[in-house]
Parts: sequence; structure tokens; C-alpha cells
Amino acid sequence: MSNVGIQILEHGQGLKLPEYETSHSAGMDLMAAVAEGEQVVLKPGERKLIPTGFAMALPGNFEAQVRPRSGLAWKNGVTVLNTPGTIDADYRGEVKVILINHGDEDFTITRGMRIAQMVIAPVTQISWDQRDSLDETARGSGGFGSTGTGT
Ligand SMILES: O=c1ccn([C@H]2C[C@H](O)[C@@H](COP(=O)(O)OP(=O)(O)OP(=O)(O)O)O2)c(=O)[nH]1
Ligand SMILES: [Mg+2]
Repeated sequence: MSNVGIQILEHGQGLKLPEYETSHSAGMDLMAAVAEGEQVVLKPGERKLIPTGFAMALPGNFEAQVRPRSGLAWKNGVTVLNTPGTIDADYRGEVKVILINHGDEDFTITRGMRIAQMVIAPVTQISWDQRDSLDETARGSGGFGSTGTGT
């Protein structure tokens, strides 16, 4: 996939487009489209929906995942509440980021701050084939630690 439609909304004008920071970055950083000169403050425990100032049209077999930046998580305790956020290919609204402050200090967001990252990933859709029973496997219904924790 190379060229994907992006629409810069009025409050996103002047911000950089999301971009890959290095040649093999999996994600593009998302900028906060907070109004110029204004700031959004996340108090400890608080969550807010942060605008990015753009909308996009992904091809039908792709999704975008909104993920936290590890630096913000580690240094400030700030993360994406619904990580990974799911952007459907048919969504044409503004991409927004649900940030939550798990830290113990106020976190201030200003215009252009890189608050999260977005990974584009392929999507597989399935259809159901309803059966009375399923095939046998070595695992069967074992899970939730059934294989133990040691070596
Ligand atoms: O972090 C996110 C998650 C979602 N969305 C947008 C794009 C996505 O396509 C749409 C719906 O997201 P989701 O399916 O996660 O939310 P929902 O609560 O199921 O809402 P809906 O009933 O609209 O699907 O909201 C974002 O902008 N950011
Ligand atoms: Mg949904």
C-alpha cells in the first residue's frame, strides 16, 4: 500500500502530516490538533479525547491501530486507554485519540505534540461455519496457564 487519501481538517491546517520517524518505524506519530496557544491538561486519572486534525480513507482490507508511545507511558504514565484503538477502513471522521493519565502529575498537551502512534495493518474478515463439535487438538480446552509457568 502506498498512497492513501488523507483530509486535513480546518483545525489540523499547519500541522505536519503523520510520518514514519525512521526508515523502519512501524507506526506514524499522531499530533495533537489542540488550538494554537491553548493547552489541554490531563489531571491524574483523567481521560480526554484528543483531536488529530485529519481524516482518512484506508483501502478496504486495512485498518489503523492507535497505540501509545512508550516514552509517554514510561516518563509520564500517559497512555491510550483503548489501545489498540481501531480505525475502520470505512471511517471518514476525524481520527481521535483517547488518552488517559495514569501518572501522578498533571500532563499538558499542546498543539503538535506527538501523543500516540498509528500502525496500518491488514484485515482478514471471515464468515462462520456453525458446527455441533470442533476438531480435537492437543490443547483442547486448556488455557489460562494450563501449560504452567516453569521451564
Ligand atoms: O481510538 C480510536 C478508536 C476509534 N476511532 C474511530 C474510528 C473507528 O472506525 C470508529 C469506531 O471505533 P470503534 O468500533 O472502536 O468504536 P465503537 O464504540 O464500536 O463505535 P461504533 O459503534 O461507531 O463502531 O471510531 C477513533 O478515531 N479513535
Ligand atoms: Mg465499532
